[in-house]
Amino acid sequence: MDGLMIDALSVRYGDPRRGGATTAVDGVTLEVQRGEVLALLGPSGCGKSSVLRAVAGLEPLAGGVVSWDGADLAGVPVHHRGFGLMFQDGQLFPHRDVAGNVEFGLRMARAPRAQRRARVAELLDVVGLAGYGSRPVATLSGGERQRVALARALAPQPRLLLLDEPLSALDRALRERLADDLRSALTATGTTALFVTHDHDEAATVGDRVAVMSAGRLLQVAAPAELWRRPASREVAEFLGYQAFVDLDSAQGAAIRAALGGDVPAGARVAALAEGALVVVGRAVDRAPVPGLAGGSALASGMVLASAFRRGRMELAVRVEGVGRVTAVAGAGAVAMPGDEVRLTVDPQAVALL
Ligand SMILES: Nc1ncnc2c1ncn2[C@@H]1O[C@H](COP(=O)(O)OP(=O)(O)OP(=O)(O)O)[C@@H](O)[C@H]1O
Repeated sequence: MDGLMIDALSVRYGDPRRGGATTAVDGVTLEVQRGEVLALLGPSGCGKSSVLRAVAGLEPLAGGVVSWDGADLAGVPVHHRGFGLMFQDGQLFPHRDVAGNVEFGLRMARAPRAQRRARVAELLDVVGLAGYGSRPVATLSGGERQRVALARALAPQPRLLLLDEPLSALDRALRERLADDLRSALTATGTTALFVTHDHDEAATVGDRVAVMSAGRLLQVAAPAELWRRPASREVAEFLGYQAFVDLDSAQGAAIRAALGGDVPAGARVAALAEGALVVVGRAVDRAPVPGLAGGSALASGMVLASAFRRGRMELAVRVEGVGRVTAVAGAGAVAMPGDEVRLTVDPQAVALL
């Protein structure tokens, strides 16, 4: 097998003889093919960093095997694994300029000066900082610092790059842009990477596949589109942000079945609704037909609790009988105020079946 293989990995902290052992990672099996970017996604404390640290050689294994290209890494020290590391706080060398930071690993490897220069220029270009080489790092913004940290981690061409929440210290808009840029930098350099994050959007943006972890265990590994379309369990769906779950045998479930048409696989019992899966088509008192729906009838009705304008669209918190409180979006031309009884239809694209 080419690349990284993590087989039945367990990591424990504390001394069991003193009665205080925590199992942080419990039998995780995972592979990262050469050239692949795998995002490891899960809530805080689920053991993501422990997996990463065990792969890096920073944490002893309580069980299992970590191997590269089929060779067991047990006994191979951190600095002989050929892996790069990047953390939330890029930890740049404050007394070196940007180029001095980026070329650090190449200096350690005694690469000749001309080669170092060329590689630094190439990587600054990859991370969108062409021409920044002589800037003192103290003058950089938080986002620029993380770009430099990324260039520095990529410079020695690590056979595997381990990234632990590299964007989580940045504000939201910057994080979204940097997630795109991180993905481009990793693919442009053909870097094999294991990327740890608690943010599902970030995982889907950066990873070729996403591995979902909870309480030390692996729940599902799939490409982003597949993961969102077919979450393996309610737990995975909840973590991906699905906010309401409807029994397909209930009255509301029957309406959802109808909206999905023939796309309901045998055995599906529950519909998971993403934010915006329910679309407000009008107030209950205005009995206008619903555009695009056979017969023009709405699927459900609910009471608007609150409304807010987010990301360019009107979002309404609606309480729906048998479903609960959901975030619905206002369909074209629909106007609704808190307290209004509204009619709703389903956006099949935002429904997953469990
Ligand atoms: N050095 C340690 N000593 C004792 N317990 C630890 C240690 N490091 C981590 N843990 C515990 O192991 C569990 C997993 O921690 P880990 O840092 O791997 O999770 P995580 O998913 O990366 O979380 P976060 O996103 O908050 O960093 C947690 O319960 C944590 O408290």
